[in-house]
Formats: sequence, structure tokens, C-alpha cells
Amino acid sequence: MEAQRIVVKVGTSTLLREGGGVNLRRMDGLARVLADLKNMGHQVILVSSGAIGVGAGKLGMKARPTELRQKQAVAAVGQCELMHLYDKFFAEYGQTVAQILLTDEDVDVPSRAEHLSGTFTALLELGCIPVVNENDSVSSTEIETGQKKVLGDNDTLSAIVAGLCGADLLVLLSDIDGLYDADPHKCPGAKLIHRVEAITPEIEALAGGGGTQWGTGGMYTKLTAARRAMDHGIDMVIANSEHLDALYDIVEGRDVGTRFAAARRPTSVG
Ligand SMILES: Nc1ncnc2c1ncn2[C@@H]1O[C@H](COP(=O)(O)OP(=O)(O)O)[C@@H](O)[C@H]1O
Ligand SMILES: N[C@@H](CCC(=O)OP(=O)(O)O)C(=O)O
Repeated sequence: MEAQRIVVKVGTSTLLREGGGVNLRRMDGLARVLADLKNMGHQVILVSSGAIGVGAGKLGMKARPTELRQKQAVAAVGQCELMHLYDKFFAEYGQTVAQILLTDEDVDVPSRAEHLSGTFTALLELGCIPVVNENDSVSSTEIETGQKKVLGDNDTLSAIVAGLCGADLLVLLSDIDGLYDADPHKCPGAKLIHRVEAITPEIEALAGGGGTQWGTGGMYTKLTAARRAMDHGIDMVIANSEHLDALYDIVEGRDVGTRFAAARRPTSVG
């Protein structure tokens, strides 16, 4: 199989247990599969949410804080803990991680975006796994609702990163198998949609908000991400983070979750 450049995004609901503690087993499994994909010759970029959730857990809070300055402070604690855990788990599997924290301006201003793209390329050439998040402690774009600019959320951020890096594939790992014809947490009989070829108003109408107290964007932001990825000619897949081995199948193009199939495909790495 041809080597691919793959961006994988994990949401807060994937990283945290219901009580707010970190799901260490999940993080370990994620590091193992991503390290293995890299050993297979693929290049991997991880976009990880969880700074606020992990920070809240570490500080003994029972729910996400609501006040902006508190969220920004909690994110500073959580981001540190997140990277500590990623560093530890990826090191177990022989990989080096690199932290990239972004604000709107970094992807919006062309000269900065160009530098950023160069940094990603250099990190991948050095054999690292970049771990990306919004710089929540200095940027309030994402965590302050109603004031969204370019980034807005990590689903969108992952699609921007995928475009910036010329990725072949974007995978959003969530707490759900993919896009359903209604929110399964509200409509138990909802049916999974396996393939989407265009984000039509009918598709948009299916999307609801987040499912847990920890997740933020729900399906809305995932569809925004899908549109951006498809505009760049990049396929996007939404899949359940409970079955991390499915990542192998996704990379091989097998039917898992919901695939948003782009009309044009960029050329592969190497
Ligand atoms: N049509 C839909 N299909 C699937 N999930 C949906 C849909 N509409 C809303 N959702 C909700 O979106 C949630 C996933 O988004 P979110 O909670 O933000 O997770 P993450 O932290 O992974 O980004 C699901 O748990 C589900 O409740
Ligand atoms: N940047 C924030 C995550 C925001 C976000 O998009 O969260 P999610 O919906 O769980 O992917 C954080 O690290 O807490």
C-alpha cells in the first residue's frame, strides 16, 4: 500500500471517562496504533482536544468550567498533562511527539501559514508525530462560544491542518460510529450513513450538537470539517474511537464509519 499522510483528530469524549478521569487505556491504544501506522511508512499528525477536560479532571472539577478565564487557566494545566501522557505513551512505542499549539492568526495570515506548513513538513521529515491543539490559554476563539473566527473548534482545526499539510486522509475519532440520520443519543433507531459525497442542506439538517458534557461541537463541526477537507480533495472519515484497530481498515480505504468522499484526491507521500 502507498504511504499516506494522515491527520487523526480525537475529541474530548474519546479521552475522558464519564467521571472526568483520563481514559488511559484508550490513549495507550491510540498511541500504539498510530505508532504502528508510522512504522508501516505512513506519516501521522494527531490533533487532540482534551486540554480543558483533562485540566478540569486534574483540578478535581466535576464539569467543564464555564467562565472564559477559568477555561483558559484550566486548559494550561490540561495541555501540560495531555502532552506528558502522549509523550509517555508514544515513547513506549518508540515515537517522538512534538507539540503545536495554534491560534487563528497562525492559519489565517498567509506568511504564518506558510511557516507553519514548513514546520509540519520538517517535523514529519524528522520522523516526529506532531500533536496539535488550539492554544486555548491565549486564544479565546474556540472556547468562547459565539465568537468563532477561522478555527472555532478542533474538528475544523483538523481539517485546516490537513489542508495545510497536504494530507491524504483525515480521520475524526469520536464517541459515535459516524454520521447517523439523527442523533442516536436522542433517537435510538437512527441509522448509520456509510458514505457522503457532498455536504447538502439535507445532510446538514441531520447534525445535532455534542453528546456528552465533555464534547463540544457535536456533528455540526464535523460536517464543517468534512466540507473543508473535501474542498481540499481530502477524504474524511468519522469513526468510533472504541475500535482503534479500525484505523488500519480506514487507511486501506475499507468501509468503516462514515466516509466523506472527496471528488479529487491529492497525490500520496513518497
Ligand atoms: N446525526 C448525528 N449522528 C451522529 N452523532 C450525532 C448526530 N447529531 C448529533 N450527534 C452527537 O454528536 C456527538 C459527537 O460529537 P462530540 O460530543 O462533540 O464529540 P467529540 O468530543 O468526539 O468531538 C455524538 O455523541 C452524538 O450525540
Ligand atoms: N481545544 C479544546 C477542545 C475543543 C474541542 O473542539 O473539543 P472536542 O469537541 O472535544 O473536539 C481543548 O483542548 O479542550
